[in-house]
Amino acid sequence: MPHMPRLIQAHEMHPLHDAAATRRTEHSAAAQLPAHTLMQRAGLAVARLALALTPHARTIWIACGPGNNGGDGLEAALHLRHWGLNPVVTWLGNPENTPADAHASYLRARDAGVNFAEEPPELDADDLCIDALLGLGAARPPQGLMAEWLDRMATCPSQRLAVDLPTGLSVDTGSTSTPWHADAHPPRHHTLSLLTLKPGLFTMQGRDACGTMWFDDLGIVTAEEPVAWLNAPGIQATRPHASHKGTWGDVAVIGGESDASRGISMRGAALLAARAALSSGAGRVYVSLLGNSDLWLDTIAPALMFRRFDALDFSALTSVCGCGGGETVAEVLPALLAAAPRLVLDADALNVIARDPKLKLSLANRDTQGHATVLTPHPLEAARLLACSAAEVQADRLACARELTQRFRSTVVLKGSGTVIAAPDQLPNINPTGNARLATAGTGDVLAGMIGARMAAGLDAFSAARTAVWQHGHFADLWPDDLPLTAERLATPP
Ligand SMILES: NC(=O)C1=CN([C@@H]2O[C@H](COP(=O)(O)OP(=O)(O)OC[C@H]3O[C@@H](n4cnc5c(N)ncnc54)[C@H](OP(=O)(O)O)[C@@H]3O)[C@@H](O)[C@H]2O)[C@@H](O)CC1
Ligand SMILES: Nc1ncnc2c1ncn2[C@@H]1O[C@H](COP(=O)(O)OP(=O)(O)O)[C@@H](O)[C@H]1O
Ligand SMILES: [K+]
Repeated sequence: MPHMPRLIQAHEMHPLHDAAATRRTEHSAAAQLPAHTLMQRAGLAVARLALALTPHARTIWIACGPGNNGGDGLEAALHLRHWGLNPVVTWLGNPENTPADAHASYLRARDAGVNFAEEPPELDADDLCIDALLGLGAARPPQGLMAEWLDRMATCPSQRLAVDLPTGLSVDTGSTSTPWHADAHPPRHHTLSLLTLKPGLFTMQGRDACGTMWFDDLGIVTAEEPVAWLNAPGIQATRPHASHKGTWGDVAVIGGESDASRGISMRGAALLAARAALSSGAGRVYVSLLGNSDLWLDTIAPALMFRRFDALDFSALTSVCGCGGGETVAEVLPALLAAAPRLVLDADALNVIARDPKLKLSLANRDTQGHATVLTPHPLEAARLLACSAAEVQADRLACARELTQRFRSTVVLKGSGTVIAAPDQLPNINPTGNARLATAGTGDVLAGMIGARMAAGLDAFSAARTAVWQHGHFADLWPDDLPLTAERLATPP
């Protein structure tokens, strides 16, 4: 039965369970197994991973909390001690007042001669500290000694391994009560999730807090329904030789407002989306610039065709609307919402809809007319659509994406670290690819074009959104360190 925890990679789809489902899994498994089995498996998994991460550690500091998360740490200490390493435990519990499982592990660790210390040891770069302070039972922000130890772990030179979850992180939302110090070199901190993978490990502050993700199901197959899936690349369709540009569909990007009288031009946003649609394999890409633009050629991408909006037959196209849309986008939205069979709405298109109840209704009705829609809000745009604050959106990204999906009967891509992709009657996906190098102007326009190209090629809205978001983040993950990531480079990746 003992095995090594698995490294979680971005190429695999995984079910994600919330804290309540994980607790139910734990209780039903514990009821069928001899007492203390799960914690013994958890402690062994932690110890194996610790040894694999730092085989040359001179000291392994295990900071243990008062509950069962601390029990996992005590159990790990016992194994590390047996294997000849030097675990030093600091424990916030006491033998008289500890849950039964943790108490059993305390006795085993004590009897094995584990070193219990009052003060954390000094650590160097080859060493390891293990955060076994709080897991699913965290009830309030850490204070006092616990907060001091967390701070010490965040700033010491050693690697760090969090047991089950980084202390203070909400596994349902990815919010955290603890200021996580992001490491200069992210692989230096790790999290070993137990029994299930949870959504908050992958979105909001989850990725910064967790570092490299590992998973051990402790030999238990949960019967619980997931609340979401970790997004995966999807299957890349091969292109039949006997295909032509018409096979791959047409995209029209409508946006990029210019207003010479105000000295404003946002043409770049539309060009980025259009170039990205072209690079993503769309058969033909049209650009319809709003306002008084006199641009009729993109010299970087001369294959783009420029058309006035009234010259587009958008009933035959996939429309991507909003990128740099400005206020003028309000003039084209009623027609697009009423008749475009496949529509991606970004940026200003979303802002204009958020202010206009008639457009909101028209958007919500598209589903019943058999029209496919993808909304790609960043958190502030999502907040405008939901009439709340961006902080409220970020406090529960999964719930907000689900809410937008229900209100507007559309596929929703809630952008940011751990992008959430939700669609009516589907479990949402949380995307594991991408990084903060994408936090630069125009990368969202590129994503909108990538989604549009996939819809034009025949993918349903949800699949188009999931695969485009994954690929967009993957480009950023593979980006060479010495090459600045800019939206124009991302739009036409090598
Ligand atoms: N049982 C099993 O078989 C298995 C269990 N597993 C492991 O157990 C973990 C869940 O254990 P758990 O339920 O005991 O919760 P845990 O996260 O240790 O914290 C609760 C304790 O902390 C306290 N406390 C709370 N907040 C605090 C704060 N800010 N500052 C200070 N204290 C605070 C709270 O006391 P309170 O003061 O709130 O009464 C309570 O004493 C799970 O994540 C996994 O690691 C796995 O091994 C699978 C098998
Ligand atoms: N820290 C981050 N980690 C991962 N992805 C990010 C991060 N910051 C931004 N992104 C991604 O970059 C894109 C930015 O889009 P958006 O906010 O619409 O910018 P713009 O309007 O300038 O194009 C989105 O796909 C978003 O998910
Ligand atoms: K922990």
